[in-house]
Amino acid sequence: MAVYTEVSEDEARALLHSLGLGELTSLRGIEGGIENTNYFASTEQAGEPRDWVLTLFERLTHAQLPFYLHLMKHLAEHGVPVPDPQAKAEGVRIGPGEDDILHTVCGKPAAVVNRLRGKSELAPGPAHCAAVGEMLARAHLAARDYDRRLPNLRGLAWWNETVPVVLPHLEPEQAAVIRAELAYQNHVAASSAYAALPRGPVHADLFRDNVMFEGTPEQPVLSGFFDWYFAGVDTWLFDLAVTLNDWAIDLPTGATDEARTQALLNAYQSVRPLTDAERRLLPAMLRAGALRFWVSRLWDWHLPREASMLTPHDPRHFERVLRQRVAAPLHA
Ligand SMILES: Nc1ncnc2c1ncn2[C@@H]1O[C@H](COP(=O)(O)OP(=O)(O)OP(=O)(O)O)[C@@H](O)[C@H]1O
Ligand SMILES: N[C@@H](CCO)C(=O)O
Repeated sequence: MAVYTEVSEDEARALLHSLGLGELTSLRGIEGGIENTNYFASTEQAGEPRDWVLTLFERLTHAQLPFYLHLMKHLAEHGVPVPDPQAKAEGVRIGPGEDDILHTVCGKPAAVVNRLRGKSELAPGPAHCAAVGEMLARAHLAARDYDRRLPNLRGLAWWNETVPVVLPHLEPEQAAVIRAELAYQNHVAASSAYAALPRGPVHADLFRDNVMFEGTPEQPVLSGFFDWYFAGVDTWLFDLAVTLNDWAIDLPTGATDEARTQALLNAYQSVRPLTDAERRLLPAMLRAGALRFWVSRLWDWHLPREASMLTPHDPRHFERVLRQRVAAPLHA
């Protein structure tokens, strides 16, 4: 369930009106998702039916949200299919902590975005991976001139802080693996090859459940990337590695799927070829991407947030992925 805060039809109607999105025709809480309160809302605008998603942010604050929402707006304006946060109509008062696309509903920060069409593909084939790779490269290029800055809050500094917190919950052999990997990643991050990697705003959590497709299984059409709330400035290669680690992995074993890997990498490179430094560091960043989610899943598993309704994901999956990435490095 993902309606933590009940929004009445009157409140939703007033908000959609203030955004110039027409008359509310239906409002329905969304069951999926674990972080925020989400509703599907439909309106009639100039005689046409329109579909929206209303999100009330349960954890992120008014101060934190502008980076994410304006990044989505920037990408949407540059033709990348992402949910486009809707702005207040002219003359509507901007309340405390708000801006034109960040609103307040029931005392919580809120946004309204267009509803993406289609559905997630949880068992992707090479064609899905190619569509994701191409769009990821387009998103990286389109975000180059985005001017707000926020580091990846789940980057190296956070791993260094969090690994010691989860260590007491690991078996000695696992603790040795995670310690060695953290030392390796600190070493990589200090290298000149790493400093040469191109970087910019990245999604940093582009898993199968954050992409929508229309079309057929043979000819999927990517309709959008969503859930940008782990975005931040990091290397493009790290984002590509996180994406490969979910889309091109055999979930039961954590092993690399060759066909999906090649499809994703080739499509990415058809838009933005990797630099020499990126080709060299791909194996290291695939390990970094696996470490990032092993650590966050261990943290969620062993130290659940108070009153959290979050169902923790299995940390052992990313432990397996990391071990595979170390044992069988993938070269571009
Ligand atoms: N713009 C959108 N268009 C269509 N569907 C959406 C959109 N945003 C969210 N959804 C639907 O709502 C569901 C929940 O959204 P989301 O995954 O962002 O939840 P959350 O609680 O905000 O985050 P988390 O993924 O961390 O649980 C998604 O699985 C998707 O089905
Ligand atoms: N994609 C993350 C969850 C946070 O969005 C994971 O699978 O651990």
